[in-house]
Amino acid sequence: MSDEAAPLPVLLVTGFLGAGKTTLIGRMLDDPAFAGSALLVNEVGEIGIDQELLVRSGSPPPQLLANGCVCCVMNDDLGLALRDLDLRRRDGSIPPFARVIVETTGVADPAPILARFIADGWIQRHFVLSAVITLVDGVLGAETLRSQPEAASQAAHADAILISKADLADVDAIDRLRGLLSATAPHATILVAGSEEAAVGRLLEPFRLLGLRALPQDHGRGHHHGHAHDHALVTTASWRFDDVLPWPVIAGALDDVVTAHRGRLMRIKGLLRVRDADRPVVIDAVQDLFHPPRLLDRWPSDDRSSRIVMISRDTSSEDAMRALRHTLAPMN
Ligand SMILES: Nc1nc2c(ncn2[C@@H]2O[C@H](COP(=O)(O)OP(=O)(O)OP(=O)(O)O)[C@@H](O)[C@H]2O)c(=O)[nH]1
Repeated sequence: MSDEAAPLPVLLVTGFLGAGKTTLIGRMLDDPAFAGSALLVNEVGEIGIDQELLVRSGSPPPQLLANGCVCCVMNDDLGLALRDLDLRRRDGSIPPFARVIVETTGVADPAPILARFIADGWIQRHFVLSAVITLVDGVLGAETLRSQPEAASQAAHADAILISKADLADVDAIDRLRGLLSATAPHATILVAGSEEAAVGRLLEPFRLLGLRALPQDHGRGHHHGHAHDHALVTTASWRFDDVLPWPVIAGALDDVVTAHRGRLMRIKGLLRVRDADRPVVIDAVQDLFHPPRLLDRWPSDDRSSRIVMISRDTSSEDAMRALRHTLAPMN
């Protein structure tokens, strides 16, 4: 790409912890219209899991931004990663790509990220933020919008809001949530998704348009309201281990830990190697809601050790991880 070439569109996918960002991006990448998307995944924990779930042939390997949240003023990982992508695209060390998809952490306030796209002259010449897509959990979203300032900012800055997990919520609750969101983000397109595959194509249609067409930079977005979160209050605990344990043992220990820390853990995610299973198991808890474990088709990379990440506002994630290790570690 020469310097005069049109800036490449960037899609910013945001949404509170566990709202369904990785799930949506996975579906986008499986849609031929999104082939050739470069992916930057920002995670709060020092061990990344999402980028492992988003490996696709034909697209550059997802790049993990693990150095803290890119919305922090002092963190220029996003700027550096965009420069690196541009460089590697020019020297041919990664396949060409037509757009960049950025998955923010669940506790990211998009406002400072949007500001950076305007303030950084190099980014302005090479990339254009074409849309902010915000995932809102259909079950937990209303309460999360009220109690978590980052979630409210994510909705306020959205061009499109996707209410996920409609299959797990009742219709009236989804209607109320939709009403709340239209008041928070009157300019945003609001869509509702369940898990049915049939709906995916329809849901992706507006995203596809947004991804291919660069919108003016101040398109309908809320104004900068200041930085809506305090990372000092977000604690993550990560554990990587090579012991291969039976599923019932792991599930039982996780259940005990979640019960003991009810109401305090915001997120648990893990990629696990389990005895007698030749494929990896993905576990996800969002607040107190445990999603069914999922078997992946294959290991996404050569790294076959188990990884668990817990996230909380207080030190519960550290306490819970200590308890989990105490139960599982002596079983090697
Ligand atoms: N039933 C149902 N489950 C969903 C839906 N969308 C996402 N999930 C599940 O919700 C859990 C969390 O989804 P993710 O896509 O990992 O959420 P995320 O926003 O990327 O999570 P973080 O990166 O940790 O903030 C997973 O178990 C998903 O399978 C949906 O529409 N319906």
